Amino acid sequence: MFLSKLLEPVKAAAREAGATLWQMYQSGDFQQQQKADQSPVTTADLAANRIILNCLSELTPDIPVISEESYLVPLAQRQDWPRYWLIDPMDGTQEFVARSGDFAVSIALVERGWPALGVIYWPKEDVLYYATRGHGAFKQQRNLINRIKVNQHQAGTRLKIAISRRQPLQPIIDLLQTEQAADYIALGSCSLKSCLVAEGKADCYLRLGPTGEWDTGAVHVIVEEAGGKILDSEFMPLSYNQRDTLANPDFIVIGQTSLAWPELIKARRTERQLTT
Ligand SMILES: Nc1ncnc2c1ncn2[C@@H]1O[C@H](COP(=O)(O)O)[C@@H](OP(=O)(O)O)[C@H]1O
Ligand SMILES: [Mg+2]
Repeated sequence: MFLSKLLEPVKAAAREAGATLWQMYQSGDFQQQQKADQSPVTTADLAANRIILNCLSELTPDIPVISEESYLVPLAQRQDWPRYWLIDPMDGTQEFVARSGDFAVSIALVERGWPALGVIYWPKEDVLYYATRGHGAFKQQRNLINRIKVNQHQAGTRLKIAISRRQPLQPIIDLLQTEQAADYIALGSCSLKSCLVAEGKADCYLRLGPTGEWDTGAVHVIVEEAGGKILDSEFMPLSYNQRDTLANPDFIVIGQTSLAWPELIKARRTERQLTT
């Protein structure tokens, strides 16, 4: 009940932030700088951040927020939060700057360590993807709302794999078991690629390299409610708000969970940045 009451105001907040991103994208009226991790941030990310923070503080003044673009409070202070908002005001800043249009607003509510509500807004297509735990995943384009489900992959056919526009393909090919043939769909933004899996247009999304918990929070619940999973490279679930860092390990978004994924994709031991 609590989650369903939050859904419409959160969709409205994502749309409002997305409209500002789209207006700044079209006008070109923004400045860019480099963050400490060498990823870009723009005045559009910061404007969208302010809009979402304002909306959430009116909606739920008692629920704290973790945002990619806000100060991160120390683990000791946040690790016992029963619930918090986890937001990425713009997932795909590089794409925004490179003018591909593949950027999205991402807002999640995490409860007791697990994303329970997720909303993604893609301004270029005026599309919302959203889900609340236990109630299915949906895609909304203007007033048309459809329930989304992952693809049922036919054994022995080519896998459809979503990949980053900005990363080399070879490390992804190297992860596939040698006999597995694949077609690749290049798209910007972690959230939008995960939504491709949720709506059945890709069978999986392989992500190597840096991302943050804010990149997977909202899509975690959308993908799971559509029938898929987000797993690390040892096929274990991702965790939230349990470490000093919010850096994610490499991960895979899978559609049909009954496929023998370890027979298609090699598991890899990674150095999780466990600092606690
Ligand atoms: N050098 C880097 N350091 C940290 N995160 C990075 C990064 N390069 C990409 N990312 C993460 O990957 C996301 C973009 O994914 P993609 O490459 O699929 O478009 C970025 O989202 P942001 O745009 O929100 O920063 C960011 O979280
Ligand atoms: Mg971002």
